[in-house]
Amino acid sequence: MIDLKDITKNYGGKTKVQALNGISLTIHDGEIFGIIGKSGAGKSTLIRCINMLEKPTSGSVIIDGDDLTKMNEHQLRQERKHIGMIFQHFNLLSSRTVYDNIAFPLELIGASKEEIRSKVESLLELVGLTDRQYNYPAQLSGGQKQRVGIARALASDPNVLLCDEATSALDPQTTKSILDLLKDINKRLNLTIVIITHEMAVIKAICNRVAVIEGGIIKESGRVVDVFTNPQSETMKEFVHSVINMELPEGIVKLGVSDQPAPDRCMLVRLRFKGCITKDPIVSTLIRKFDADISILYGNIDYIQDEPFGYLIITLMGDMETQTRALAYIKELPIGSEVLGYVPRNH
Ligand SMILES: Nc1ncnc2c1ncn2[C@@H]1O[C@H](COP(=O)(O)OP(=O)(O)OP(=O)(O)O)[C@@H](O)[C@H]1O
Repeated sequence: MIDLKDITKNYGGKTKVQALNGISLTIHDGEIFGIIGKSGAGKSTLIRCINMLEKPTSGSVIIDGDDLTKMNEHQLRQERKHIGMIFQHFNLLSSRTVYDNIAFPLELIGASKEEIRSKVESLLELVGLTDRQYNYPAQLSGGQKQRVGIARALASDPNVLLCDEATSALDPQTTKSILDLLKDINKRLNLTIVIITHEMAVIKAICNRVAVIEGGIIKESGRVVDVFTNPQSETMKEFVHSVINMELPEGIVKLGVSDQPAPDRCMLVRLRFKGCITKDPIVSTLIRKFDADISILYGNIDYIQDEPFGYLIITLMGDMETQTRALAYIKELPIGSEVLGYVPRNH
């Protein structure tokens, strides 16, 4: 378990920069945890504090019960063997082959030639690069370079893998294949993975939980599916809306949406579902219970880590009292809902 307690980080110089301003986070064993934020939010500083490449100004970094901020350089070097890291620009050694890049950390700890061969061969197979082992980095695509980076990071059998914008330099298809690989090794090796990114699509694709950082402060954190269906902070809303279109579809806008109820209008409501509730017959229950006609104007169901979530935009018809009673019933349900306005009854 990684426990970050009240981490602050100031960069010196004439104009002092407070990059982290009291960060507390717990990351559980075996989970894929995403940290998202805009440029300058403090993401890189935070992830580099986890393996103490950056020393926090104050606070503690506790991994499996050991406080890294209290360790000397020798102890830190030992500890870092259990923490692998991959980078946006791969950081490979250009004069070494794929094989020798992966072997490098093993050479540093004095592993025997045989140990190195057996480990590197199994890592080459894991990342699908056996046929590229004699190539140099310049002969590889971006995705292949990142696979080498991943294999090298796994060479010392870490418990934790830190990913610093690991897919930001890759095209969407290559990004997907690298994210699939990370998901696969997370499951196979029960590896804890911490990812920093500015792309919500990366979070949606593989993370179990997410924290959003802004100005060196965690604004919100939670399970990805909860955050997607009910973001609280403005920053998280902005990120969620970058991958889920929350604008009213044009066809609905054209109906003429008013913010005032009226006898000749019906209520426009957005329902937000997640998990197995998506299978419940909510709409038919509403119709039966309130004898209120309901039309579905828009619907969308998506999946995060095999968990369904979705949105439905409906109109509640009937007289104004029926609409109000039906809304009160919806509010009691374990789903999110919001009134978007009122549209003409004859839509
Ligand atoms: N070595 C440094 N010296 C001084 N200021 C720094 C240093 N590194 C980062 N900063 C400042 O700290 C703040 C956080 O930077 P950081 O690189 O952690 O943000 P980030 O979220 O990773 O941004 P990006 O996505 O652009 O890489 C920024 O204001 C940055 O200018």
